[in-house]
Amino acid sequence: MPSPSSLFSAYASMAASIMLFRSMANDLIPYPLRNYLFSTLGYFFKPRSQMLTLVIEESNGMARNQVYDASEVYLCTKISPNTERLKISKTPKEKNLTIRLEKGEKIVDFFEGVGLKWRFVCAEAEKSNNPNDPFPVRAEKRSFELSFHKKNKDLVLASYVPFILERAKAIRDERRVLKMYTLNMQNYGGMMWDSINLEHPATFETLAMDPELKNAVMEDLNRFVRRKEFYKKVGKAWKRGYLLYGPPGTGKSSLVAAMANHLKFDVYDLQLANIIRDSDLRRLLLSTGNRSILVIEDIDCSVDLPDRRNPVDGRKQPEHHVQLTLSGLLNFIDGLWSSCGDERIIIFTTNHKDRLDPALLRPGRMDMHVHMSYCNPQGFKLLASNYLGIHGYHHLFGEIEDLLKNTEVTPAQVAEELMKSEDTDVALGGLVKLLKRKKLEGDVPDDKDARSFGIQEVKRRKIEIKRKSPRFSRIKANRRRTV
Ligand SMILES: Nc1ncnc2c1ncn2[C@@H]1O[C@H](COP(=O)(O)OP(=O)(O)OP(=O)(O)O)[C@@H](O)[C@H]1O
Ligand SMILES: [Mg+2]
Repeated sequence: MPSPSSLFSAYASMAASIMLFRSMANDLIPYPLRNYLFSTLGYFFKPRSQMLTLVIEESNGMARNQVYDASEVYLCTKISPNTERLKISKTPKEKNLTIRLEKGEKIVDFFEGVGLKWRFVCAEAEKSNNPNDPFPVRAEKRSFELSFHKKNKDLVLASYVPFILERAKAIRDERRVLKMYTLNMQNYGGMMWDSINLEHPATFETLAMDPELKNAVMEDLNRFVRRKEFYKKVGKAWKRGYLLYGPPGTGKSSLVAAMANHLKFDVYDLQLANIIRDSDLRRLLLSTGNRSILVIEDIDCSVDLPDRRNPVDGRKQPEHHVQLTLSGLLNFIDGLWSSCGDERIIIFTTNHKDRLDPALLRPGRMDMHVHMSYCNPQGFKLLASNYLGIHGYHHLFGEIEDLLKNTEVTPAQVAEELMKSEDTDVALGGLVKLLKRKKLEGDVPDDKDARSFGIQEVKRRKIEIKRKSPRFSRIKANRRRTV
């Protein structure tokens, strides 16, 4: 073991040699070279940090930095109780408050077991000399710093950043205020889209329809929005068409709203009856936005759309009389409209599929035909759970389900009955009465039969059925009792 005095003398001689070396170096090596040598040696001997920091600036020269915007949205969902200062704001059109970090605030996040430290940095920026700079007089230069262990660099760049971009898109979609556009006649006679917030509460969860069909529609929509690259590859416009058909009150308009809420797409309600010329139609269609649903309700009766090339009466009609044509509409939808935008959905609704022009039903025209039908027992249970909060059993369920099996009642009629009272017995009792009444009517031949049987015969049969009904027997018995 060396003695303290020998250690001290070794240290003293080493220090003296270093001093000597330094003064020789100072005398012999020119200053710039010496500086370079020392900084290089310093670089090799400096303790290395194990951390890597990514700087995510707000703008990338001309354009905004998408990673910055996404990080801002994403980090708002990661605010911890340790955060001390936040900024909040809300514009009149926004539904929710926007929350942002304040200068210097830090956030810790974990991704696949890896710890990631975020810091929000605001620095004074020099005024830009570039006249094209989109932020020439911004006082602050904002950025996020993301620090993590160097060994996780690949994970962060290949997985974490894409994950943030995706999450931010989903969060933005969730917050997005949907718009409903309708036509508005201008003073000069032209047409314009007018928008209001779409606040229709219908969703796929609240919609009473065949579960398999519901799933098929949802799957179809999800596949459609997922397949941007596929549409590009096969050279098809990124659009999809749906034909919703069924009796009034079966939920066609509700399904449109559910689709819009599901996809977070705006809705353009095109009332064809208000449009006179193809040129107006073209202008209106071209001014619709991406990620939108174009709806043409009641296509069979909204307007009599003659086909210019195949007029109904066989004669070619003068152009100024027939300016809006079905072929004009369909060609435009198939052609220019769908190819000039992305993520377009078009929906036609009708009560009478059989009355539609064959051009609309041609294979490939509408990608999916959705039949909205009368309420069945499953649909009823969903409505009872939505409207009355009954999730399990009720003593009237059996009777209602039996009646529904052979009665044609629309979900709208069922919903109306269920809304009449908060008392479940009263509301369901009302529905039983409605179903029994409907059943009686249903047992009577319809109008078509009336024509072939003769009105008198139909009336006779109606009375006969009424007489046989339990309600009629009860009334008769009561009468007898009172007489
Ligand atoms: N399938 C359904 N599920 C849940 N609620 C429904 C359904 N169908 C109808 N309703 C209720 O009835 C109301 C009217 O329905 P909706 O306007 O969607 O019917 P529609 O098929 O578009 O009728 P129309 O052919 O007359 O336009 C809705 O607001 C909703 O409350
Ligand atoms: Mg409707």
